[in-house]
Amino acid sequence: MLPKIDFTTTQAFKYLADHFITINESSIKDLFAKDPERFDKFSIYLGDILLDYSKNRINEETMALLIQLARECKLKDAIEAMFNGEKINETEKRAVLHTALRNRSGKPVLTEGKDVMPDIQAVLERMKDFSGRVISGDWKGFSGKGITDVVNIGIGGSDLGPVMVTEGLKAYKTRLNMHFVSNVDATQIAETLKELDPETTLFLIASKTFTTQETMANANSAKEWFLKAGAKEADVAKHFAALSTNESGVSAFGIDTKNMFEFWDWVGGRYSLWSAIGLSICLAIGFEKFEELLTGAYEADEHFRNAEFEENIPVIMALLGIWYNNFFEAESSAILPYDQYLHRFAAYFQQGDMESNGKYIDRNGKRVDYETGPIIWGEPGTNGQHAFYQLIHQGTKLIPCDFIAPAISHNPRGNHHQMLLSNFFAQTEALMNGKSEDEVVAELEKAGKSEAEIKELTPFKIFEGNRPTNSFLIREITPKTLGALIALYEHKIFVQGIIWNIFSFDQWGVELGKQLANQILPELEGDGAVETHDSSTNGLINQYKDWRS
Ligand SMILES: O=P(O)(O)OC[C@H]1O[C@](O)(CO)[C@@H](O)[C@@H]1O
Repeated sequence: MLPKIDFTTTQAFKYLADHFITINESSIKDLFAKDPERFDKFSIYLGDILLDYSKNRINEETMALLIQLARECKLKDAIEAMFNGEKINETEKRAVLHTALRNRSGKPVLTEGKDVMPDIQAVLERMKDFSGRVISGDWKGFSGKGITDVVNIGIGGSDLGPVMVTEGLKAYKTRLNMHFVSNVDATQIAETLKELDPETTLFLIASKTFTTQETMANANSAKEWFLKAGAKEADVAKHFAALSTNESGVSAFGIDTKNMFEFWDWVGGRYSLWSAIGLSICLAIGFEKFEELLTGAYEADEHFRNAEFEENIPVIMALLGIWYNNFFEAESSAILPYDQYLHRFAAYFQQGDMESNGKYIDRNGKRVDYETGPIIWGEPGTNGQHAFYQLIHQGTKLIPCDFIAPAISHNPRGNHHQMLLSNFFAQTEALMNGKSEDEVVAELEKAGKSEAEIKELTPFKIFEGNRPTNSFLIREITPKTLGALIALYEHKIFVQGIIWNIFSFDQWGVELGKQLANQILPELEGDGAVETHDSSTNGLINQYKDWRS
């Protein structure tokens, strides 16, 4: 059982509310001027990952109080409850053990008295064997040709993780071409299939439940396309595999369960890339590299479980997020990777974070009277700079940002990487320091502007600064560092959920729309006018019916 404490009633929260007044009056720039040790004090290494969180609106007292908050909310007990396989996903009565999937310690992990490691190991062995055979060309399609293309059909957690990692680690690509189909909009599967040859294509149907409407519709369309190309039902076994917890659903679809890669109900969809859902990753980069990804995540797990809160990256990230969310009233948080390969990282954690912590009912079943999960968004630098950074620099909203960049590029070319990183360093510095009136005036004088022009332009060119950032500098994006980085973010989400006193591992909020869509689907058949909804929904449905005919 998780603790069920309202964090706004803790001593630490009260102290933080007072302390906020002082910090709100100071600037990060001044805090740096006062303390030459600031970078050393507020940065942490985990292997080849450096987190610099010194450019935040904090001092030592802030961090001490935030850590007191975590202690008062019994965070340590909650962490142990998760790693020990307790059923902390209480509304679904499930344990939360994605950490077991990457447990490299050789030690057992128990839930309900059963060690889950032998089953995990057995599936990993099968993933190794299968991916090895497909990559080597040993696995043949129905006409005797080897596989060239793999299509992962899944949505949400059964898509975003594999896409993000496959893209993130493209530098390690095997000979296989990877494709991902998630949207029920047929355009996506139609465009994907246009490029493919049924004789050399392998489909992975990735669905924890094997009931998800979008995935089932796409899987059926894929099968239809495959059979139309002259293949027989018996050939499906050579071209379709399932990644699921639902054996009967997989059989009913017509996939031989010997082509099923199993996982378990204690793996949350958005935490499942480490499970059989990662088969597309194994095919994309090879099993050895997939194991390195697991190892990186395992090292981050060990860090999270054992490091003191003061030196604990996910705990610090989470507490900083709470500081901005609940005291500065920041509504969103941006993730800005300065690495093109990580272009889906923010999208991945949009689900990871928002599906986990986008909740207004607390663990006591009561409506909260404080803010919970922020809006997560972001795009890779430097593209974001030319799109939305204006608002981050001079808008009225406070947007704490995470900058992420590798020191070593997989594609060294001229001085591209120096340019990229100079932008990363410059942005965090600019967001912190801003530009004062004196600096603006001096700059305009230097540019030869008249006094009148200087007066007119100055207000527009001032940057208040004092905008907080975290910087992750990573030696290189490798399977291991990426695995660790993902796990750090996962645990940040966990810590925030614990402190906000919400359940982070269910997702009831996505059900209502699904239910209604299922009710509306049959109403879209036939020509008769629909009158069962409000006037807006009826109006839209009936206009659709009118126009499509
Ligand atoms: O893997 P499944 O069962 O198809 O579910 C896909 C996704 O749908 C959700 O349940 C929410 O719509 C996610 O949590 C999940 O990742």
